[in-house]
Amino acid sequence: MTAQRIDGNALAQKIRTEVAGRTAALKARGIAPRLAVVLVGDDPASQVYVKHKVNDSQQTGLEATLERYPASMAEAELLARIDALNNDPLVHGILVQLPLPRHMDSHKVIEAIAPAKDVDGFHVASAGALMVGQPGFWPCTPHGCMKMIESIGYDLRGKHAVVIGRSNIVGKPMALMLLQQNATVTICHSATADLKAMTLQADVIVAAVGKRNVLTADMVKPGAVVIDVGMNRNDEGKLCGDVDFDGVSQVAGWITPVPGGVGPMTRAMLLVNTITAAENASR
Ligand SMILES: NC(=O)C1=CN([C@@H]2O[C@H](COP(=O)(O)OP(=O)(O)OC[C@H]3O[C@@H](n4cnc5c(N)ncnc54)[C@H](OP(=O)(O)O)[C@@H]3O)[C@@H](O)[C@H]2O)C=CC1
Ligand SMILES: Nc1nc(=O)c2c([nH]1)NC[C@@H]1CN(c3ccc(C(=O)N[C@@H](CCC(=O)O)C(=O)O)cc3)C=[N+]21
Repeated sequence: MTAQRIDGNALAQKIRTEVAGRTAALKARGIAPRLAVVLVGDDPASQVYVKHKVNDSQQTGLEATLERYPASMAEAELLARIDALNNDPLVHGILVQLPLPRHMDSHKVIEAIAPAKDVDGFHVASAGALMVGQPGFWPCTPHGCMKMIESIGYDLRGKHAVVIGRSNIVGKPMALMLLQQNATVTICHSATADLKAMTLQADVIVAAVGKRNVLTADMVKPGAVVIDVGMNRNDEGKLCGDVDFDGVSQVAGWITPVPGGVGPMTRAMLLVNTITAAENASR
């Protein structure tokens, strides 16, 4: 069997077109939806990601402002800046790029963002809302993964989904979203005793670890849906995921590539959250 690729670039483009329509509708009412992106320090990967996010926003007609601060910025200064953005009626979404410099407490910084502007979905209020099934912003990466599964017309009800990774921004919210769609969910992590025994039972596998070749062909049930969240570099410096793409493609039914899979979808869902925040504010 050769797995079908789920094209994240194509699906993200479709979502951006929808966002552009919603943005135009708000602009016609005199409201300019705006995302504020805050970057502290000079991590090279973060600079690339942030540039992508600002470009995507502008492509859909959303206003995006990038604020850059030196790594030496005091935490109190960042908190004050977030407070100002919270109180600025012209700003609808706030994204503080992670990781932050080590002298900052990222929990404290995220909790400073007003939940109504938390387009990353990282605030405890957003996490709590997802947990109990109330409206709120969903983290963009797992939400993008759900959209990819939805795009192939796959019904999760009664299926066994295995999530590898339990971070607050990917693994845990991913598990909750799959559960909400009536999948039976197993969460694996670094202390899981026999990962292969788990993944071999899975109809859907989401790999969100950050290590190459965490998932190989011998670990996958024929026909399974495989979603690769990982972002790693191989020995040649090329971007790759957590999944051995060539090997697993021989066994899986569906697979997402890296690059061109979950990454572009994460960015698209950020735009969806931002336009939703602006619509909510205009009601
Ligand atoms: N495409 C995109 O848009 C995005 C991609 N990413 C990428 O996704 C990956 C995961 O990100 P994130 O969740 O933030 O990472 P974290 O490092 O926060 O979490 C990684 C998780 O993987 C688990 N883990 C580590 N080693 C193993 C192992 N050998 N077997 C099973 N589980 C293991 C860890 O377990 P434990 O909890 O026990 O330590 C942890 O729960 C990274 O490559 C990141 O770059 C992240 C965000 C967005
Ligand atoms: N507050 C905050 N929110 C985030 O959402 C956030 C963050 N901090 N810190 C870092 C991680 C990582 N992340 C990615 C998003 C898109 C791609 C992406 O678009 N990747 C492209 C390739 C990009 C390239 O060429 O490097 C792809 O997979 O095709 C990657 C990684 C968001 N994150």
